[in-house]
Amino acid sequence: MADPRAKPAETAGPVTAANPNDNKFRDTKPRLLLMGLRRSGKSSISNVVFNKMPPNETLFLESTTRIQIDSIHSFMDFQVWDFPGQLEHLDPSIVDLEEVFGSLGAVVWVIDAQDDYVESVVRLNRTILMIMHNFPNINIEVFIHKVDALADEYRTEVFQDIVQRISDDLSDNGYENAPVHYYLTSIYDYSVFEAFSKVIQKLIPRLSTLENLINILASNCGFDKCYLFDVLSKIYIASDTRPVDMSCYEMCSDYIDVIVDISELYSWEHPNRKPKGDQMREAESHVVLQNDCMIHLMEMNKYLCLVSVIHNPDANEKKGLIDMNCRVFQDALNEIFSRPWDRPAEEQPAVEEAHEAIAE
Ligand SMILES: Nc1nc2c(ncn2[C@@H]2O[C@H](COP(=O)(O)OP(=O)(O)OP(=O)(O)O)[C@@H](O)[C@H]2O)c(=O)[nH]1
Repeated sequence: MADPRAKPAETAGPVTAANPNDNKFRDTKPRLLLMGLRRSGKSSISNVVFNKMPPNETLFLESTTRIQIDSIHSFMDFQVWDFPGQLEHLDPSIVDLEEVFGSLGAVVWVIDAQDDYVESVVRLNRTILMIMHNFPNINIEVFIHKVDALADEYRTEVFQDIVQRISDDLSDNGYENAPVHYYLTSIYDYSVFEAFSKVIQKLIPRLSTLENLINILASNCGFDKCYLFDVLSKIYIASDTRPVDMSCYEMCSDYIDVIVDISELYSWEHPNRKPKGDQMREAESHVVLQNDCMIHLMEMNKYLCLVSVIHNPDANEKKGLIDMNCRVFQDALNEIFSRPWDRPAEEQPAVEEAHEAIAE
C-alpha cells in the first residue's frame, strides 16, 4: 500500500472566484475555512490532520500572518484555508466575501476552551449570521478545542454554555434551530480526526449510497464496525451506521499505519527490488487478536482503504467470503467516485449490482 503522505500538500497559488453557474463539486474544490481567534489552534489542527505533524511539535508553530491555502489531493480534491486569528474576515474592504465564502464548503470555527471564549463566540455569531444571509452552501462547524486539559464535568459545562450562547443569539436574530454543529476536540487524541471526518462527510456527494452499501457489507460479512478511510489523513469518509466506538476507530487507524509502514519497508516498489511474478494491485491484510477480534484491511484505490473489525472466533474461516464481498464493494466505490458526480444512480451498474452481489 503506497503512502500518499510521500506527496506533501502544496500551497495553492492565486485564488479565483467560483462561478455560481458551475457544477460546484465538479469544477471547484470544496473548501474548509479554518477560523477563530489567535492561538485557538487552527494551524495545529490543519497540520496534525493533513500534514502528519506530531501534536507536540505544534508548540513551535508561529502565528499565521496571511491566509494559508493547502490543496489536498485525495479521494476528492479540496482546500484547507487557514485564516490568521487577527484578520477581520467580515470586513469587505479587507476580504472579498464572495471569493472566500462563495463556494461549497464549511467554516470550521475553532474556540479555545481553555481560554475566555466570550469574544470568540461574539465573532462567531456575527459570522454565522452573515453566512446564513448570504452563503447557504457553507456548513457551519464549531470545534470546542483543547479540551484535553479540562476535567470531564467541566468539558460538558463549557460545551453547554457555548451552545447556549450561540443558540440564544441566533434565536434573538430570528433563527431557531440554525444548522450549526458542535464537536469537542483536541489534537492530543483522535477526537479531531473524528470531528473532521464528520465535517468532510457532509461535503461528499452520494454519502447515503456509500453508507447504504457499507451497511449491507457489514451486515452480510458480520462486521462489528467498518470504516472507509482516507489513508492520507486517516479521517473516515464513510462507515456503517452503527454507533462509532472511539477505541475501535483508534485500532483501525493504527492498523493502517502498520500496513503502510510494512509496505514501505518491503514492497517491491523499491529501486533495488524486482517483482517475483504477478503482484496484487491493492494491499490486503488481516490479523486475529487474542480476544478473537479480527481486523481486516483492504486497499480500495490509491487513496482509500476499507478497515473492518469482527468479533467472532470463526471470522478467519469466512475470510474468502469477506474478501469477495469487499471486492464487489470496491467496484461499486470506484464507480461512485468516477466523475461526474451528477450522473444518476441508475447509470452506475456496479453500484446496482453490489446491492445484490454482496453475499451472506
Ligand atoms: N492543549 C492543547 N493545545 C493545543 C491544541 N491545539 C493547539 N494547541 C496549542 O495552541 C497553540 C496555538 O496553536 P496555533 O495552531 O498556532 O493557533 P492558531 O489558531 O493557528 O493561531 P494564529 O495563527 O495566531 O491565528 C500552540 O501552542 C499549540 O500547541 C490542543 O488540542 N490542546
